[in-house]
Amino acid sequence: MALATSSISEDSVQLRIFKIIVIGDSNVGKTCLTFRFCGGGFPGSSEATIGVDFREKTVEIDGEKIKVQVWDTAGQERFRHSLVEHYYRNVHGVVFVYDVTKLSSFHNLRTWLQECEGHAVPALVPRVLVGNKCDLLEQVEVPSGLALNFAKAHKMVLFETSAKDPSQAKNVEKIFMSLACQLKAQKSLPYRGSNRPHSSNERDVAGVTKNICPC
Ligand SMILES: Nc1nc2c(ncn2[C@@H]2O[C@H](COP(=O)(O)OP(=O)(O)OP(=O)(O)O)[C@@H](O)[C@H]2O)c(=O)[nH]1
Ligand SMILES: [Mg+2]
Repeated sequence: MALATSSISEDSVQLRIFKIIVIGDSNVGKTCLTFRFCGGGFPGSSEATIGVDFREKTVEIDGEKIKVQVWDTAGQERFRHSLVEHYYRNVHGVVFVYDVTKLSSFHNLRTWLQECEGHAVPALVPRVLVGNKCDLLEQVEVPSGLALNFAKAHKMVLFETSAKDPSQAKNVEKIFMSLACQLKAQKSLPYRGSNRPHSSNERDVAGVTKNICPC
């Protein structure tokens, strides 16, 4: 997997950048989820995204600072322009989002999966499935069991959460941190810098990393 990690200096330390894209139907809450993760808040009003918005957050995993770069893409076909190619280039992780109160957004996940496969995203690139707007309890249309089966069939972890409910902020954080931890654990990401920080990852005899990530 060609994981070209670009690096960026932050107080003269080169940080690895993990590029994570967020895709799904319009109005499922992609922008609000990325806002909650990167900024900690819920935007009062959010317009439909045009093209793609970038947000970044530096996180620390096992003593290494990593810059998580979130590409918040447009769900509306007319706002996607020809950028789609760009979203998927050198992507390190994919977050598929649906709205638990809108069954069609769940059924459309197939289309988003096809688009992702169509851009030759390597199978090794970790993916997660997010059911958003769980705060709207009376309006849920997508049963957890259905979502769990779908997630299992596509080797994804399912997160059912709410970008709006502040008590769910930790859960939203876990979505992106679980991807970042998987990426860090993948040996294929070249480590920059000679003094590799102490990693709490153990290697068993086969060299497979047992990731004991703090996530
Ligand atoms: N109740 C509730 N509303 C939410 C939640 N997340 C987002 N919303 C609302 O859903 C609407 C759409 O949210 P966005 O984040 O703009 O949706 P999007 O997926 O980015 O849409 P596009 O940019 O068009 O692709 C807004 O009115 C948000 O306030 C949530 O967790 N709960
Ligand atoms: Mg948006």
